[in-house]
Amino acid sequence: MRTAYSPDQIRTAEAALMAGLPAGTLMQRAAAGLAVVCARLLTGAHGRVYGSRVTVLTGSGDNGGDALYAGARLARRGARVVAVLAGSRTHEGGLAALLAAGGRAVAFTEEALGLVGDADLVLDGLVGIGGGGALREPYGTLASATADTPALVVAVDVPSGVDSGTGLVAGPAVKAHVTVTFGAYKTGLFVDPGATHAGMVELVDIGLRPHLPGPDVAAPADGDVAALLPRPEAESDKYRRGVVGIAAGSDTYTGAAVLSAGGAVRAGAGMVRFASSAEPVRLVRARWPEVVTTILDTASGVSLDAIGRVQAWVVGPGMGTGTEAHAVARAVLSAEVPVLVDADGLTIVAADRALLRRAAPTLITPHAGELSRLLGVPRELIEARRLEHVRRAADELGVTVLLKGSTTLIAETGLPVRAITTGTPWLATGGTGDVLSGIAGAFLAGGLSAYDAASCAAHVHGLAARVAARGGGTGKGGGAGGGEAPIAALDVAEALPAALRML
Ligand SMILES: NC(=O)C1=CN([C@@H]2O[C@H](COP(=O)(O)OP(=O)(O)OC[C@H]3O[C@@H](n4cnc5c(N)ncnc54)[C@H](O)[C@@H]3O)[C@@H](O)[C@H]2O)[C@@H](O)CC1
Ligand SMILES: [K+]
Repeated sequence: MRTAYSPDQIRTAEAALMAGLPAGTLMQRAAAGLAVVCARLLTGAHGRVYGSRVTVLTGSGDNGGDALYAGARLARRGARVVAVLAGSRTHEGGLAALLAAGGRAVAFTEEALGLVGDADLVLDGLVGIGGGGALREPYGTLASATADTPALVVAVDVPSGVDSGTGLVAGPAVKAHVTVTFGAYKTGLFVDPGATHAGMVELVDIGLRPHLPGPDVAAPADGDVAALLPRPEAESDKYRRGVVGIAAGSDTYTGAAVLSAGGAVRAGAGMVRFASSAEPVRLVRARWPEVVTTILDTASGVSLDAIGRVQAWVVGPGMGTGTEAHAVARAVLSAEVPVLVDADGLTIVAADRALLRRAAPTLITPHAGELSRLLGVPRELIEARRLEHVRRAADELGVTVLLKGSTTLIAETGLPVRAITTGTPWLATGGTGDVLSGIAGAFLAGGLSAYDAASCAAHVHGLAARVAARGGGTGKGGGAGGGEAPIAALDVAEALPAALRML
C-alpha cells in the first residue's frame, strides 16, 4: 500500500529525524536523490547529462534549496545549469554550491522566462510543503510557462501551485512529467487535481519512515487488492462465496439493471438475486441467465421476504425516485445486511436521510453531483476539494463513502482515505457506475468490509476499463495499434475476469 501524509505529519516526522542528525543532512539526501532522477531522465531523453540545459526555478524556501543543490550536482556532471531566482530571498548554501559547481543564477525577468522554453529539463523548486493558496507573482507566471515548454518538467517534492495537503489547485500550477518527493508521499500527490499535475511520482528515501504516524491517505497496489479479495476455497459453495441482492432498474430505465447485475456476476458473486419490475427482470434474465430474479409487486407494499437470503444488497441504479422506488429503498435499507446505495437510491436518501440510520454497514457511491445533493454543497466546490468533502460525508452521514472521479476516493471515519488511481478517462461514459455497484455488491456479499469492498471494486473496475479500452476483454473496445479506444459499460463488466487474472 502506498501511503501519503499531510504536511503537518511530514514536518513532525522531519523534526524528529533531524534532531539526531547534523544540520543540512536531510536536504543533502533529498538533493542527491533528486539529481539522480534528473540525470536518469536526461540520459534517457538525450543520451547524456553533459551539455544538457537545465533551468532551476528557485523560490525563497527550502524547496528552492533542494533544487539548487541538485542543480549543483548536475552542473558538476557537465550540465549547463541556470537558476532563475524568483523569491525575495534565496537559499544561501544552495546558491553558493551551484555557483561553485559552474552554474549560473539570474534574477526573474522576461528574458529569464525564456529559459523555461529553452531548457532540456526544468526543475521546479518554487514552493514545496510550505506553499499555501494561489501562487503569487512571479511564481504564477513561471508555473504557467512550464505548460508550454518542450522540456522535461520535474517538480521538487510537490508541483508548485498544488496544495500538498489536499491536492487543491487554486490558480496557476506546475504541470510536471515527474515529481520527486522526499521521505514520504504527500497527500496532495494522490488526490486530483494535484495527482494529475504531479505526473509520475518518485519517492526518495531520506530516512523518515520510522518517524511517520498512521497515514492520511493510502493507495492500494494490485498486490494489496489481490490479498484482500475473497478467493473461493475447495469447500466453498455459492452461499459461502456470497449471495448479493440487487434492487435496480424500472420499466423506464432497464439498462442500469443489466449492467449492475453484470458487474456482480463477472466479479465473482456466488449468486446474484435480482428484484425489480417486470421489464428489467425480463432483460436481466435474457442477458444473465445465472441470475435468480423476482418480480416485485409494489401494489400491496414492498416485501423482500419472497426473495430469499442475501448477504448484501445493492439498491438504486435506474430504479427511479417515485413512491414505489422509495418503498423499495426503505425495505432494502431496513434489512440487517450491508447495503450499497447508488444513483437514484442516493437521490432518495438525500431527501430522506433517516434511511441511512441503520446498524449494518452502508456504502454510498456518489459522483460529485450526487454528493452535492447529499451535503447541500455546490458541485464545483466538491470537485475542487474532493478529499475534504468525501471525509465530511463519511462523518456527517455515518456511512462509508466512495466518491467517483478520475481518482476515486473512499472515506470511512477513523480510517485513512483510500485513493484509487487505476481508472482511465474512457471510464467517463454512461453506465460504468452501474457496473461498479454490482462489483462492490459482490465483494460486500463475499464478506469484505464496506471500506475494503469499495476499494477493491474501484481498483478492479479501473483495471477492467483499461483492459477493455485496449481491446483485451471480450468487449468491442479494441484499439488499433495497441492503443486505447472508447468503451461501453458492458465491455467493462466483460473485461472483469481478465482484470482479476492480472492481480
Ligand atoms: N524540513 C525538512 O527537513 C526538509 C525539507 N525539505 C524541503 O523543504 C521544503 C519545505 O521548505 P519550506 O518550509 O522552506 O517551504 P517551501 O520552500 O515549500 O515554501 C516556503 C516559501 O514559499 C513562500 N510561499 C508560500 N506560499 C506561496 C505562494 N502561494 N506563492 C508564493 N510564495 C509562497 C513562503 O513565503 C516561503 O518563503 C519541502 O517541500 C522540501 O522540498 C527537504 O530538503 C527535505 C528535508
Ligand atoms: K516544487
